[in-house]
Amino acid sequence: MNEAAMTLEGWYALHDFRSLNWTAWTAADDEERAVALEELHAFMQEWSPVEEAKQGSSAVYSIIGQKADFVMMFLRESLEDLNQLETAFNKIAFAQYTTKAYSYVSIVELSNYLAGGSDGSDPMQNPHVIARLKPVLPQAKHICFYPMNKKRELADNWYMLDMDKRRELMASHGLIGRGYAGKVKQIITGSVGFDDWEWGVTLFAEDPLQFKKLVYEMRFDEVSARYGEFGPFYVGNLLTEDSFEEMLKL
Ligand code: VOV
Repeated sequence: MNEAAMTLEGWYALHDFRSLNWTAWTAADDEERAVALEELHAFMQEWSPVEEAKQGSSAVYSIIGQKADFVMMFLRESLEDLNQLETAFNKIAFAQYTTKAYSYVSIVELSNYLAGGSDGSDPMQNPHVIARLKPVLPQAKHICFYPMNKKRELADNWYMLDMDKRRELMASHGLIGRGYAGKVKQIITGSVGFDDWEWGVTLFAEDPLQFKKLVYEMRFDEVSARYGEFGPFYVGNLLTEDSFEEMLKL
């Protein structure tokens, strides 16, 4: 049997995509809309104390195109916490004006491909590792999310490659990624056993064109060119409480 990569896990992740029911929203009267917005604000205001207590991080982005209208991305300590958030949202009045579009359940993951030899120290005591496993979402202007797999076809089976080969391929992947330092921040979440694909890729950038540049450049890299399989892409713009309300204004 081949050697599995060692992985470290951090916060659990829920990407909760919703669409707006504009027919219901425009048909509601001013008071009903005011109550819905008030409850939406109250829901969002619960996020910052969680972040200050270092128990999670949250963000909301509008989604361009017809796949969804917005996504709430939550990082939390447990699946129970994520479930509670999802249910709490469903209970607020604003949720009645939304429909479920897509969701993705995963966990922030780091693999040991490029970690170097173990010096015997516990990586979970390393503040750099912890900062990557429990990241504060950057509130960058744009988000790009897509799920992906590594292929398991006869000729191109990632899981049949030996560790050294996978390490070599991941080194090339990392090198391309490093060229985008300061332009794109990536959060890789593992979802084997949790959702329909093997990883969620969440990218953040101030300039959305950098998503296209990075993903395109990686398409030519062997890990992606030969072994990558990709799901639907979602791209969006940062929403604050104010800009969310602005988006909903009639
Ligand atoms: C923004 C840039 C960027 C950078 C710097 C970067 C670096 C790295 C490093 C160093 C490592 C390995 C160690 C670890 O950290 O886990 C990874 C790991 C991974 N990546 Fe990556 N990646 C980036 C970006 C980046 C993108 C854009 C994609 C999507 C691929 C594409 O073609 O659309 C991706 C995917 C992944 C995945 C699925 C994994 C896990 C693979 C596995 O088999 O376990 N990644 N990645």
